[in-house]
Amino acid sequence: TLDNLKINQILHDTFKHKQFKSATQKEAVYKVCEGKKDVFVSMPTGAGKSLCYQLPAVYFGQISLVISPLIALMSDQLSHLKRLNIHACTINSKQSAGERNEVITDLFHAESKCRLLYITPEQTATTKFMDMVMKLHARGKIALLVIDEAHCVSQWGHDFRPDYLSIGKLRQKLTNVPCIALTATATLDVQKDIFSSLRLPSSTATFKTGVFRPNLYYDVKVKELLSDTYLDLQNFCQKALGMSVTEDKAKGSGIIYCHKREDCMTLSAELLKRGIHAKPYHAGLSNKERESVQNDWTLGKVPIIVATISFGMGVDKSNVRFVVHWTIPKSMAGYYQESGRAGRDGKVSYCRLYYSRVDRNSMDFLMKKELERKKSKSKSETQLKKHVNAATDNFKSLVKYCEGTQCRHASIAEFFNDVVPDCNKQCDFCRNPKSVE
Ligand SMILES: Nc1ncnc2c1ncn2[C@@H]1O[C@H](COP(=O)(O)OP(=O)(O)OP(=O)(O)O)[C@@H](O)[C@H]1O
Repeated sequence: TLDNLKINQILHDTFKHKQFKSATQKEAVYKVCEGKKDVFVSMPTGAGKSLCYQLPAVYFGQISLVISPLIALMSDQLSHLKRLNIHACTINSKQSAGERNEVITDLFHAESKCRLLYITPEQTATTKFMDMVMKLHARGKIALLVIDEAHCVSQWGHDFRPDYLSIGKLRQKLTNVPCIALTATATLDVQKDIFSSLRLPSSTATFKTGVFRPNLYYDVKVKELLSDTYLDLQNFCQKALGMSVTEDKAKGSGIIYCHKREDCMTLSAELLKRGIHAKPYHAGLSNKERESVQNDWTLGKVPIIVATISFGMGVDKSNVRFVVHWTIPKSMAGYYQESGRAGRDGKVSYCRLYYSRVDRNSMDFLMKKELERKKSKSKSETQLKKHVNAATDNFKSLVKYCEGTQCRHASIAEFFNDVVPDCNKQCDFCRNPKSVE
């Protein structure tokens, strides 16, 4: 039987939350704590998915194994848990042998306080790691298997990671250990792939909330129709950050995504020239420089970061007031995820995409070249075909979103096979249908 009191206590005392963020979050947490069934959670960015496995991990008092796609993402989670005094650790390829041995010794210790063990999917393919996990399992120490960012198992997803395919095997070996798979971006195709790849039975408890984020205002600006794109961007940033001529202090922060490094530099310089503090972030900077820019942005010292998409995975800043895409991204699913970094605190925030057919054509060209390259490396013809079709469809949906003449929120919902919402004029089309050509 479930110990409701204990669950509430952990929510308040350990996680410092007054209540659950939503009914779905609460139901998912309770179902996972029951420990009987596999669970699938699909909730949009910022809905509080992490709590759905972190609270149960504390509740179980054993080790929960968490598979997460990126070391950077794990580090953020680990420092967050550390602040809450929850003992969590990681085994990954970047560690020294000494560090790793320390972690392993602790895991086998009778008094081990480790509640969450974060690993990358590559680990599950190594015999050494698997042997260790099986030993822990034989001692009954593993309470839960968590698969974060589960859409990475799918060729249909925008973030396919071949290593995720080996998780199915791990799962089969962990007999009687329940599994929870979480994602923010699951179309029906992706969901099907997650279920089959992770071998989730049809009895899996599914918790899904729609993709509609009522506090996000979406719009598209056609670059060719603007007389001065920089001025348009300047006005947009000032408005979204509540800046006026007399009061230039920004309220909250913003992210501007560019495809190219040069654009990151140009745009941040243009904004600076216009009195708006912005810093570039891209792969051409040293690790130290990137870290310092990210820190300044996180602490609110610099309100705007102008970045390539290498920035953002795992960013948990609640007061991001806008996300701009200066160039069209590769996919609808990717756009939804990136723009969704706005407004995690539930307050009105803005997502703008600057569209141009020239950008569209060059992105189309780049994607075709990338797919050609994959073709020459690929072993399986059918897998490749699936991947190419998925990537092409995903991009086409985004072009349709930009060029389309319907509610932006409806386009997003349709892409994710979700119920079409009434966006309550939270997009340029619904606010003024005539202005959208
Ligand atoms: N019950 C709650 N009450 C208040 N805040 C909460 C609650 N649950 C989670 N949060 C906060 O909501 C924010 C988003 O949570 P989380 O990072 O888990 O989102 P997510 O759904 O995993 O998003 P992403 O798709 O980006 O990973 C975090 O700052 C978290 O601390």
